[in-house]
Amino acid sequence: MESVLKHVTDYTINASRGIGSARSISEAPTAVVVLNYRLPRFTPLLWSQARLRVCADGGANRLYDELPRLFPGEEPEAVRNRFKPDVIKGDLDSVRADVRDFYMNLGTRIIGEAHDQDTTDFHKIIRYIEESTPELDKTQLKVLVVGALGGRFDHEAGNINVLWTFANSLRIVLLSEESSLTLLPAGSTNEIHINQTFEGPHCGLLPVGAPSLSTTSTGLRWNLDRTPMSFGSLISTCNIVESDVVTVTSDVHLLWTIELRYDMDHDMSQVFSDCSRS
Ligand SMILES: Nc1ncnc2c1ncn2[C@@H]1O[C@H](COP(=O)(O)OP(=O)(O)OP(=O)(O)O)[C@@H](O)[C@H]1O
Ligand SMILES: Cc1ncc(C[n+]2csc(CCO)c2C)c(N)n1
Repeated sequence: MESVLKHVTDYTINASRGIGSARSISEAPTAVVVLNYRLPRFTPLLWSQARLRVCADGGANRLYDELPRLFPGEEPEAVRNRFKPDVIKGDLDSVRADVRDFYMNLGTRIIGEAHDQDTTDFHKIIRYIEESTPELDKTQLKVLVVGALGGRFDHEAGNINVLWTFANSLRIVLLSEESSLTLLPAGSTNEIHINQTFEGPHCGLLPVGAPSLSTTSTGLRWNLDRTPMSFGSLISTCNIVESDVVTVTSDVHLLWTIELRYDMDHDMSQVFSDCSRS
């Protein structure tokens, strides 16, 4: 199961963007952002490998409430002590006082930001990561976002919009237990490395921001060959991955999504132990 984490969301971007060649998640520095929706059971694995761990406001409640349930054999307090966020940030109108105080006592930085009516807490967190990450690290950093999908659709759409807002500066992957979403930048050939044990086969390529006049792919059952795509005509949903490497080239940024398959019978505490050894 450890290898899920090595490969989940492992995609590369043409060196012309300065992102570099293929790296597994175990090599690439990662930041984990916890949002305020149901957390995937692989959250502890992502957490253990991350350099930076941040909760967006009410995301801290999820961490506090849901992580102990993943380790039923352990004292909830012991689990919470082990998963200490570096930062809780946002307008702080959703994090409960007991949760805020608990993490404050552990040494988490709590950063309140004036409630503004135009950007979400998630947007603010990504801006914070962008501003606090040195330029060099930023080209390598992968921002993995849990609790991002499966809840309120306007929140999901806002979360997806953040991929576009920061398209030129950060690689961001939105995750639920069932799906992974990321933006494939326009104008270069994106190589997506897939671990078919844990990802796929179902996937999609969506021209969310603007219609595409020309998209070309390899490695899919239904490939595109300089094909136009737009909502209202063709979009690629329910496609199937047929290779360990998928390539996509398009004139517009595309949303790439692939299903995740999680081993339901796996003992999470074992997963965590395996992971900390890596
Ligand atoms: N149901 C949901 N589905 C998906 N994402 C969510 C959901 N609820 C919250 N989020 C994400 O988690 C972040 C933090 O959630 P929180 O509940 O603190 O925010 P909020 O008060 O609803 O809205 P905002 O973040 O805009 O102030 C949000 O900015 C949003 O990105
Ligand atoms: C056109 C438009 N639509 C909706 C909002 C509302 N809104 C967007 S983000 C946000 C923050 C939530 O905490 C709120 C209230 C807006 N400002 N502009």
